[in-house]
Amino acid sequence: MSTKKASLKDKETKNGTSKYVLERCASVCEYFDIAFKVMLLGDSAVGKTCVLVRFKDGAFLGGNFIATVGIDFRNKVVTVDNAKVKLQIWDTAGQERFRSVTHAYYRDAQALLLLYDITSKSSFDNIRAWLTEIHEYAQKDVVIMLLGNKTDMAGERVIKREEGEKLAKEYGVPFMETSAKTGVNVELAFLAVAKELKHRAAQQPNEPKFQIHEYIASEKQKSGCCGGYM
Ligand SMILES: Nc1nc2c(ncn2[C@@H]2O[C@H](COP(=O)(O)OP(=O)(O)OP(=O)(O)O)[C@@H](O)[C@H]2O)c(=O)[nH]1
Repeated sequence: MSTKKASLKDKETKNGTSKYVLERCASVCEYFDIAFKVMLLGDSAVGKTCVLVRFKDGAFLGGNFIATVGIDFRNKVVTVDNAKVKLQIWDTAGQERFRSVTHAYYRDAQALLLLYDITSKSSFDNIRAWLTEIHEYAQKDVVIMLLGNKTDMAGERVIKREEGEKLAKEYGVPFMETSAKTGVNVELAFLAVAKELKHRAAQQPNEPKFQIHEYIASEKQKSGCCGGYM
């Protein structure tokens, strides 16, 4: 048997099904109570794919930058208040030439994570244009969160945290700073969105409305960490 054949065989189970297929199936078929569609938006190279990979696999995609072509998605099931919440996360291409493709997907999204890169002024300046597009194409009650990514690159920072906070406040959306490289605040951002979506879905009128800001602040207090967002 050639080395190539042997390595392929290693990846098969006894009944011949590839482990890769089983793993993919397990991730698609994982049990969940409720599912939501979340989209990642923002200029090219702000780190959308890396943030998604960090959340999904706990890893950082370093090395050469390969721009997303069109749109891609990954699923992750998280637990919110004892319920299994499946997030179907759509990673869009930030490049202008794919904009018409991504517009078509806005309508179905229940939440949008809008990213800029704290080392790129243009990516921050373009946030207003992204918000205009969102208001044009997305659902009226879509959950929006603004993320300033790449906080690990402190030496190259050109956008102060306060500037991100101010812009977020102006548009009435929550804000966090993240790093796909170190993982800081990545899971917290997705969990906050999942919790808000689940809360909205439950629509229990007698319960006080879940506030995404309060959730993030309380989680941060629990972990004893004080930097990086809000
Ligand atoms: N230091 C650092 N680099 C990052 C971080 N996030 C992403 N990068 C790098 O930034 C580059 C772009 O990251 P991507 O995740 O591919 O960017 P994107 O927003 O998906 O880009 P498009 O697919 O073109 O829309 C890559 O070289 C990443 O390794 C981060 O948090 N810190």
